[in-house]
Amino acid sequence: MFERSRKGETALLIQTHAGGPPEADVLEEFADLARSAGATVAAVLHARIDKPKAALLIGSGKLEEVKAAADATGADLVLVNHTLSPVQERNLEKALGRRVVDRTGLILDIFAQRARSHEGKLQVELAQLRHMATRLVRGWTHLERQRGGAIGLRGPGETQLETDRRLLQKRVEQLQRRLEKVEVQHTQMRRARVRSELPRVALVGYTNAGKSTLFNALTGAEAYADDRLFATLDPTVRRIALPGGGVVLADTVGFVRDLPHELVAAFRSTLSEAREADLLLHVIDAADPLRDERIRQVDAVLNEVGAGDLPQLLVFNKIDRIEGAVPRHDPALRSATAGEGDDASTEHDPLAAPPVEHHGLEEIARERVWLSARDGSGLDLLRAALVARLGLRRVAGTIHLPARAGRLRARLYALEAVRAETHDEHGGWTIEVDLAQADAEKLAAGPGGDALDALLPRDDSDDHWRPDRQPDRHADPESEPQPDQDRHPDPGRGPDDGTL
Ligand SMILES: Nc1nc2c(ncn2[C@@H]2O[C@H](COP(=O)(O)OP(=O)(O)OP(=O)(O)O)[C@@H](O)[C@H]2O)c(=O)[nH]1
Ligand SMILES: [Mg+2]
Repeated sequence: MFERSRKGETALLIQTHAGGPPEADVLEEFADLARSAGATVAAVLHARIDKPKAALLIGSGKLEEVKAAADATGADLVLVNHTLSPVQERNLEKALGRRVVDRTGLILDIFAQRARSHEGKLQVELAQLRHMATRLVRGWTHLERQRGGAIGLRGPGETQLETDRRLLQKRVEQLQRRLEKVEVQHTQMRRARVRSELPRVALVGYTNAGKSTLFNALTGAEAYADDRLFATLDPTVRRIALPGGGVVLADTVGFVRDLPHELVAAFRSTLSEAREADLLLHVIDAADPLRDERIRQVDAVLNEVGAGDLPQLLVFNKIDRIEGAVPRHDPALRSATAGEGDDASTEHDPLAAPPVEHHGLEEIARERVWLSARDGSGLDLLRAALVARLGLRRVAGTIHLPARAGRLRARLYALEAVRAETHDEHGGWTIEVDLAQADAEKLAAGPGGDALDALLPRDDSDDHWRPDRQPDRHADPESEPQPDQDRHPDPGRGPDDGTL
């Protein structure tokens, strides 16, 4: 019922624009979406729309033109890059004698084709049903108005609509219940992972930016990478080892501009990996002439799905496509004049940093790494930036283990942390070690672990590996600060706040 555009179909594209010349990039992306859905683009027609017509969107002259072009090219379906009301869609289908799909329908179709996980499939079906439900409801009220509510005119059509709505509603509720179950399971799994205390990093970015290619380059895995939009839909998660310890890396679905609202919910689920990350790697196609706009669009979607406040590291990928580009690391600039002077001189320079962003009074240029995921150049810079950003540290020094600490010693060997070792006269050891601070902390918390205490920094707050972590994320009642113990007055509180 849902896969409306199937492989091998030819499509006539209608690109609408209001005044001014049509925007080439908007059309190009629409054509990409059509191809990603499996359709072949037979022809493109431009339609200028000053005042959308309620019944058909386009005027009658344009409609004739579209019909002629559709007949001439033998197009199976007509794709309209504009939101269509249910009535418009139906009327256009009737007038053109072919299926008509708008941008939301097209994206939903791609999602339906790509979803692999149980949760992803449920989410997409739910989004499609909701999309359909608004249509049925609106179509129905429309009919009701036409009849003027006259008694005795209640025909079989209306009964059918009511039946459809009831069935639809039932299916929506069933899907919601199933999704809730799946979500509970996932939350439990994520909690278990949170307890494993590895920092979490998620790859996000515009579709086709190269996230999966970078994921593969960093993990040695083979996530599906392809030159089409939404190649990845379900998140893929792998553990990677960095010099300062392990990190959990997640590949996620790509974004597009103006995400249909029916899909934001589906994105929320596929993006739960991103929302719970400690750091987002925002991957950008550096050779894309529209990349600054794309960065803003991705930020907008991140905000919408509740991941707007997470710390980001920008990855400018595909530098092999920019002449003269070399791998580079630009640290974050955080000042009232960050990036000043760059703007005018580097307007069209693909190697230039993106314009500074404004956050309140502060202007921030985010930390950036320039690399090529395809040929691997610059990956070392990214790894180093990750280590620094996540505060992954190593600790080294000499420790003394008593004879009974054989297990701890074995674990140190397993971690390849032992550099040198001598026996002492009581059957114990003096060991020179070098290991990830996170590992040292874990061992120090275990049996006999106090032997490692001397290696660990005293001031926890300075050296913790999650410097950007917000205290209320992964909120766990057990880790809430205990009231009345060690309570400090909150400097942010006003004097008239009587809650202290
Ligand atoms: N020249 C060049 N091409 C790249 C690079 N990285 C990725 N690509 C290509 O860009 C296309 C998209 O790559 P993917 O890794 O699938 O992109 P993605 O961001 O995961 O895309 P979605 O999953 O659709 O959101 C593929 O054809 C890749 O081969 C790069 O560093 N240089
Ligand atoms: Mg991908």
